[in-house]
Amino acid sequence: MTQPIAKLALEDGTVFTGLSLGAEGEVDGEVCFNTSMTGYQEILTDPSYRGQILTMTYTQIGNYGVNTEDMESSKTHMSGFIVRECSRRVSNFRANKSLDEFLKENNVVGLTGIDTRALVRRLRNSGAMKGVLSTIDLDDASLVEKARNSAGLVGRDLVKEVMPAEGSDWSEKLSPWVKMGDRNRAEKSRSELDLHVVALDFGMKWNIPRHLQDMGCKVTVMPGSSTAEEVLAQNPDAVFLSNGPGDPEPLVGPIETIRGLLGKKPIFGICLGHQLLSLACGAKTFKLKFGHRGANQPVLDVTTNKVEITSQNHGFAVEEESLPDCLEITHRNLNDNTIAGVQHKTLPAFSVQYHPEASAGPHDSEYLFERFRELVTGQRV
Ligand SMILES: NC(=O)CC[C@H](N)C(=O)O
Repeated sequence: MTQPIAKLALEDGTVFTGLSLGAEGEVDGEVCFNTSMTGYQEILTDPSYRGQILTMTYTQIGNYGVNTEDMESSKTHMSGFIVRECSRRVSNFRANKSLDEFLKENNVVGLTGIDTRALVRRLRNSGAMKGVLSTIDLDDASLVEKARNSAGLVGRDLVKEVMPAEGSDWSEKLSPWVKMGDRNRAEKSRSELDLHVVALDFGMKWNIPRHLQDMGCKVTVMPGSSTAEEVLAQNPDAVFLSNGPGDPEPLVGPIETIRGLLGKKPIFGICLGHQLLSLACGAKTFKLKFGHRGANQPVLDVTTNKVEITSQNHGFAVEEESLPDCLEITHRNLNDNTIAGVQHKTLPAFSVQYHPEASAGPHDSEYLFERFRELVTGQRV
């Protein structure tokens, strides 16, 4: 069977022609790139990619297939997925399907066989662009027009499309594979759940509550739209603010909620959670030229002067000039010096722009979960 043709058109008029991968159809989204060599399953199921068409810079993707365990949410949320070459042979004892099958099942329109290096150079030089990926309309001019007219990410609330409708009690454990790679890791696990954390879910990656549980937290997951009163009614020891898709500034409800929680409960935020905490404290966010997406982004912890290699996925960041007096910078991205972490000077609240839960990526930043635990236990009367 021959693979159908698929095309990617960018708003700047560039068209890439390749072969269809995964589902057939037509999608639009912001086109961005991720430099991770592995971890495509975790990336595909990270809800923060809602509204985006992602290209992997690594040339061959799919060789270890997809399994039932490495899921970061119940399904794929991104609009489209692009790889230079999708491995035709799957070789891993944990795999139960191929990447192509997984994309078809999840209705993700994919593209393969294009010069992804040329695409990434274009995004790197011009910045992230709106695009359309199609196996239906193969007319270049029509596709470019659709890309130009598509909604893009800025100003849209994408969280409401991915957050859970209702709350739930988290029960899934951290994978034994995580502990196997790190001999000291097993000793850090706590079986007694002696802290209660409410996790506000804006499109949360599952490895975060898995980590929280592993360090002794009973996690109650609540929709990101919950009010401060609803959160406080759970009587938690602390509140966690999750990652999530899109532009943080339109999320006025969650920002209001966080204002209502500040000073009442210790707070820890990751990625979108970091941006929302900063906005709640009075900072502004801005759109990065092409974002940070990969598993080897260097970050300096300015409180310890240690460098950690981190997993990242964000297109917006907190604007340094707008940082209010009540916040101080704790971490910096060493590639472009942008803010990678903040803490409140007087209240128990801190956040990072990157992903200490890794998945996929290095485990250097796992200490932040311990820092959260220490902050919470230190606050407990
Ligand atoms: N992973 C995330 O939480 C991403 C945050 C936000 N959507 C951004 O792109 O900057």
